[in-house]
Amino acid sequence: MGQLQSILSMDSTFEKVKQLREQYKGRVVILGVDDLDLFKGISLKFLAMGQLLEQHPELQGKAVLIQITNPARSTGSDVQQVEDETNSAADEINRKYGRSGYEPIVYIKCPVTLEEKAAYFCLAECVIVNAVRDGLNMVPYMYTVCRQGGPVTDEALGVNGDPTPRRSMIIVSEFIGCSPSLSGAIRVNPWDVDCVTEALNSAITISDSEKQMRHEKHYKYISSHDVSYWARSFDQDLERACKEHYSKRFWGMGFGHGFRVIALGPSFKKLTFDHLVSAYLRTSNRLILLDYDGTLLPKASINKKPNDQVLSILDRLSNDPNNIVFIASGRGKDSLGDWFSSCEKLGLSAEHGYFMRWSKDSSWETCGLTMDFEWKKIAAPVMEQYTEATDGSYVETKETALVWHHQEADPQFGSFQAKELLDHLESVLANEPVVVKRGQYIVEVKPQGINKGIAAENLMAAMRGRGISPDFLLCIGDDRSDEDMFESIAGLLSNPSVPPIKEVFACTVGQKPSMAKYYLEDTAQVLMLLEGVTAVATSPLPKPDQV
Ligand SMILES: O=P(O)(O)OC[C@H]1O[C@H](O[C@H]2O[C@H](CO)[C@@H](O)[C@H](O)[C@H]2O)[C@H](O)[C@@H](O)[C@@H]1O
Repeated sequence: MGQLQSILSMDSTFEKVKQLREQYKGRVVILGVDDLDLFKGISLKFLAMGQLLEQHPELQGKAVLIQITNPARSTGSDVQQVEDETNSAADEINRKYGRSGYEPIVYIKCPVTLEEKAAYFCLAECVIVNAVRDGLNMVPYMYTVCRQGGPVTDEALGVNGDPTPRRSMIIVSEFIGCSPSLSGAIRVNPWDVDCVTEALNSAITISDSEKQMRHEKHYKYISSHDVSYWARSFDQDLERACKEHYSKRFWGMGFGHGFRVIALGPSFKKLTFDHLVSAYLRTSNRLILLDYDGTLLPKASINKKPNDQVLSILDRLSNDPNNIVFIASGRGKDSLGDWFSSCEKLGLSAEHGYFMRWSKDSSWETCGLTMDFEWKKIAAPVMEQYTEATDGSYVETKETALVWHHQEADPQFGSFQAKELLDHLESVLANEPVVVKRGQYIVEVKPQGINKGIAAENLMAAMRGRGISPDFLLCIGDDRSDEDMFESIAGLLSNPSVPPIKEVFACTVGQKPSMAKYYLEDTAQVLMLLEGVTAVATSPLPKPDQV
């Protein structure tokens, strides 16, 4: 920013701004500054400019798109093709809408110095970055700084001493890095030429006060988030990440783009059969909480119903009079009730604990909170919008929650959209009594005060209310919603006012950072362990292989 500001005070910049001001007097200048490559969407931009002039004849003779294109950084037939395509798009529009003294697209292909670019930025009413893919892209930031200007450029533009706030307009592709940071920009899908055309028209016709407001927002952000800000915040993140560096173990996980290094606490260990069973056999008031998806059911299963092995294990476990066994799931009560109907003594906690029943014979109870579901009217249309834009995604409506699923969408695009949807929902639902959470391939909106952790605490309190004080707790889950259970359990263990539980096993599925102390690798290991426990409990010998 400092470098740009010093350029803005140079004599050569002054001269260039003055010259451009004269040259484009009476015109509305829209500016593009891009490298020449496949991804910058320059010809799409030209098409939109042509369409703008077609749809708004009043802008013919007035609107000018100045496109500065830095020379290509590579050679090859693809680059040549892009060059030919952009040239002919510009020629055609200029032929159709140009006239003597007016060229709607001024296509500058020779090298342009930073001083000259700064002068173009100072002059332009709007900058457009229409790339179909890009990194951060600094053009909008440079443009904003130049439009803020300084005494030299103000004089060149003839606005020195003018107290009117500065104004600028940015049209930015939603596919580039700087897009989320420019809250006042008009965001476009560069492939959607109609939408880019509309954006150009809005950028020109929007009121001056609106342009000033957007400019002020951008300038405030850009001037406070400079290189030293980013360096400081990166340094702080690094320090935070490295704080417990020496006490952690590091693992490389995944392949290709999915590769990541994870740091695990020193006490995070595999749950062994021997350890669990010896505690199991020493206790007699056991509470067992099992998540369903990703814990008893493999993530990739097509058939979501529990298989015979799962039902048999749960039936045996829950028939032990010393056990209280609960499925703690985010799923709805009707499917859980239906799927586990053969396990008569099994307890079910559905929709993250909003609904609960102790056994097949008991009726469903709700958590007792009075709920208002008006927020669904806000969340549903937003989710529908993302469903429309994301092939393979869909919305699930539960009694208390709405869930956007993207497991069947393109993996990269799906998670990109999920992240955006999460931000979007968080902002539109900021004043509603809900939380927006991500899970495995889902974004879920559910009521505040409902989560599996609270459900687990309520369950333990209810047990104590029935005169049963658990001396063994096994809790297994794989997902973020299960972390709430692990967190509650950790909280209970450190709370002196809660009677201590002798044996506690909080266990996540898959090695990953977790509030759980133990892990098992996958659902197969979970089932093997539970199968082993039920076998030992009924007949201590022979002992199954160690998991
Ligand atoms: O608490 P859980 O038992 O782990 O349940 C959490 C969610 O389960 C369901 O979603 C899961 O299955 C979907 C396919 O049926 C899959 O697309 C998704 O990725 C899984 O998370 C259920 O549909 C959700 O409502 C639950 O919250």
